[in-house]
Amino acid sequence: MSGAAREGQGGSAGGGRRGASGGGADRRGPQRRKPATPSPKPGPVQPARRIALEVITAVRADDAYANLLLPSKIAAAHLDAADAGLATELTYGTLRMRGYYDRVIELASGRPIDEIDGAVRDVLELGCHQILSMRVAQHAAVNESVELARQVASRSATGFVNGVLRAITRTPASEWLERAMDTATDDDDRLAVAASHPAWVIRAFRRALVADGVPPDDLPFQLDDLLESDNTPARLSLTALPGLIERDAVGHGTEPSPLSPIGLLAPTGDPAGIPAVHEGTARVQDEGSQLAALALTRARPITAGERWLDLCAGPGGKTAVLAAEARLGGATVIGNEPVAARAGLVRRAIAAIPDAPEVWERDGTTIGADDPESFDRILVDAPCTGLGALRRRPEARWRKTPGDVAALVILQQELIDSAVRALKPGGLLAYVTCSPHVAETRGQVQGALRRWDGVLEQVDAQAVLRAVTDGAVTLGAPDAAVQLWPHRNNTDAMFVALFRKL
Ligand SMILES: C[S@@+](CC[C@H](N)C(=O)[O-])C[C@H]1O[C@@H](n2cnc3c(N)ncnc32)[C@H](O)[C@@H]1O
Repeated sequence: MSGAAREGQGGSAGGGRRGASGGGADRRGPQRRKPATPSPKPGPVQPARRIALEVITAVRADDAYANLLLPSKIAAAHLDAADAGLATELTYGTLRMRGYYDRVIELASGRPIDEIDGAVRDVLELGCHQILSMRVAQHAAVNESVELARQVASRSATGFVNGVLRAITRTPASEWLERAMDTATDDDDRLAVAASHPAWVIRAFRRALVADGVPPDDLPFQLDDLLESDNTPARLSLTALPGLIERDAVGHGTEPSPLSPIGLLAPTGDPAGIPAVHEGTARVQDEGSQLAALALTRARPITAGERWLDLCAGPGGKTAVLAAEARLGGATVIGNEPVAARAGLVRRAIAAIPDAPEVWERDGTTIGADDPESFDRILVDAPCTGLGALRRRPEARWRKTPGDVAALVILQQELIDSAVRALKPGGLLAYVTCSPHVAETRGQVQGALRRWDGVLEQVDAQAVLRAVTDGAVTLGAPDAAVQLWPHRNNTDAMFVALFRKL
């Protein structure tokens, strides 16, 4: 059993199955009001809880990214390491499990979740996380939630929050899980409740595991392991940029990655405290992303004077690896990112590299027509659903919809076609996604080979990554493309396909 079942350890005994309406909550509850970003006034609430609520609300109301907003709020509030850790667990844990918590809130309040005011819902989800999944004293979880409700919502909301959360404390966490699963409409929905993933994502993962050669008898176990991995915080991994710093010079408790030849595993904590990270010679980066970049740079020896293009570069993690590798081999790189703010992040990511690459801010879909046959290697790290990086971006699972996939697939096709045009004959193309969704991965490979029949041939990316990792990488069924998995490789679910232009 994944997610809530394993995390659940709170919950007081007794109380039975009483909802908040039977336990003293304001029966009418707060009225739904126009979405806005409420800003809690300072009050007797632990700063970690206040910051967590601010981030959760910004993610819901303003589409903020927790992984970008939380560190800046922690830094601005000067939280010490313990409080920073608490704020992170509160924020990420709540965002990850909110699908499950919403079912519990509906049961405890007797009210459809969509009828609860957004700000109140944020407070309730944060309270649920403390009660159902953390070893937080229940009175502290309830009292501070009520105080937060007083700060961000109406007066009636405090009674409602108090009633709902007290009702939740009266039933053990394991029983809430059973009750929530009883509301499920089918097997996928039961899994969706237990693992707090949308059912369509679970179906997409199942199809991707099948496409990766997982046999039917192993499929339920692998799927369960994958969902559990998604709900487990990722290890902190770093890249030591080749030619800029040796791995063993990074220090500060880091250890070489068993997978990536340029990777390190670091102790949890603020990576900015590591001097090499501060200087930009080492960077926080998933080992799967490191391997995706190395698949292109190490697929064959570099010839001095080669020109490389990183077509979708923002925020620049892979551009930095390409640029460091290119520098060692005498090649040059251009990073391209059409979103100005993200292009700024690319420039920052490569600032420590001598003769840093040029950064373009162009639409990648037209570069092939404007600059045909201009590059020896091109990386298309395409915009995608990001369903392979849910460990690091817990809210992404609730933000994307099946409708997003169709639009992304068209953009990905256009970017691949543009890259093929921009590639010199004999040049190499790497197509990469941080999603295992088959339409974004193997579907794109088949489409590209069909559209560019006689122009593109696939290169064996599995063989390339076996060589890069010295045989350490575990791969699925034999195929030219590589699908990495959190539960198998301890990386994001990166997909890598390599092509050569004939
Ligand atoms: C998956 S991210 C790339 C991650 C990056 N390679 C890294 O490792 O840090 C995809 C990027 O493609 C950019 N993008 C979106 N539309 C694009 C287009 N038409 N042309 C080029 N890039 C695009 C997005 O803004 C986003 O920054």
